[in-house]
Amino acid sequence: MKTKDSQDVILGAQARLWSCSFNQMISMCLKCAIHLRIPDAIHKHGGAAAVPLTALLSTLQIPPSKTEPFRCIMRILAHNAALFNPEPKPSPDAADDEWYSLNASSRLLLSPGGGEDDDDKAAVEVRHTSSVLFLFHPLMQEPWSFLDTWLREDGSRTPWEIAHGTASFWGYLETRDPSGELMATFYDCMTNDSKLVGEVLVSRCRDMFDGVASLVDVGGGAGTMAAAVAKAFPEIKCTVLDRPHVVKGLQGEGNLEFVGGDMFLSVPQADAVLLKWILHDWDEENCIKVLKVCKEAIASPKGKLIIIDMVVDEKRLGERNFGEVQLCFDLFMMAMVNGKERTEKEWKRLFSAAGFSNYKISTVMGLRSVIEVFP
Ligand SMILES: C[S@@+](CC[C@H](N)C(=O)[O-])C[C@H]1O[C@@H](n2cnc3c(N)ncnc32)[C@H](O)[C@@H]1O
Ligand SMILES: O=c1cc(-c2ccc(O)cc2)oc2c(O)c(O)ccc12
Repeated sequence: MKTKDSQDVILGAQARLWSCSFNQMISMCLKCAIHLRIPDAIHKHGGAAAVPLTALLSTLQIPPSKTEPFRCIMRILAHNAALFNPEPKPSPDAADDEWYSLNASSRLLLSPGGGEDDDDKAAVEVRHTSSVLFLFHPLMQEPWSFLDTWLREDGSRTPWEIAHGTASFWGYLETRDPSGELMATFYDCMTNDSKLVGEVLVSRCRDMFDGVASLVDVGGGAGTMAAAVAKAFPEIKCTVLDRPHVVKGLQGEGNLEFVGGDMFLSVPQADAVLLKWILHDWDEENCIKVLKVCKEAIASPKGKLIIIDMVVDEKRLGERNFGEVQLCFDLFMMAMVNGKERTEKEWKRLFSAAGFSNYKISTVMGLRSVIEVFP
């Protein structure tokens, strides 16, 4: 017979395993909330104020037979996913016991034009719905069934390649996505993210652009980052370099232009070279190749690279919404594109191998950092 203490340890351990196994259920509740547009329903009824469960049932036209499952999903979304705030009843005689309001995360899931920036019309509208849904795309989900196959196999094939045949993620977007559906969804994610990151960069990092007359955004996709810089600094000539099939049909205007090419071969000359979410796609050897090409492109001795990527903080690995997410991004990059997230020590090694002399990390971007790297 086990002691009471060791029974408690085992019961706790069993609960932990259930908690881990149920994580997927929490993300499915998130997907359901997006499909049902629960954030819009809360916003429509309450704005910033709390809304009773019965109002949501009626707005969302949930049949009475599904009241209990809906209540259960709302509780999971509020308590496990921290997506809605559970609120106290506004008065003791209110008919409903359960009230919910939006929080900063669920506001990112409002439909375009709804809510968030009601009181600040000048603010960039940031939405995250399509970025969440992209991760639930069946093509993005399949690789996760192959983690054990991946680990047993010698070589560099990614779970993405195991799941979808030989084409890399980038090759798939270029040649095996005939409708362009995956590519459009992917660039929608990148655009959503760059709206927020672009605003942060030009407002919090203004001094990084002192003395910069030209900038090239390498792997700049649809040009959202470069457009933010071009708008904030009309005197800076901004160029977006990406693969020809990505920039095909994209038209620059004013101080913004698009160029098709290959960053492994050549990058247009500029005072500043921006690399947002590029180097985490590649292994050391490829990163050093890109960094060397970028170094050649820096036109002036006072020029620099501006890298926006994660700097994994080993001391914060267990921290909810920080280290925990950085670890997941690390695995995500390995699984999809054979990339990785790097610690400061790993970044330093890359910069030195590519011939750069110095760097400065600014932690002004949440999970990501802005790293200035000097020739
Ligand atoms: C993760 S996305 C980042 C896009 C953009 N920088 C952002 O953060 O929104 C990586 C980008 O690198 C581009 N890319 C991949 N290989 C490239 C190459 N050889 N030359 C130029 N761009 C490339 C992809 O097409 C894609 O747009
Ligand atoms: O395949 C991806 C997906 C993402 C991604 C999706 C949704 C988000 O909310 C954030 C990021 O990011 C990627 C990325 O940065 C990359 O370099 C390659 C692939 C992907």
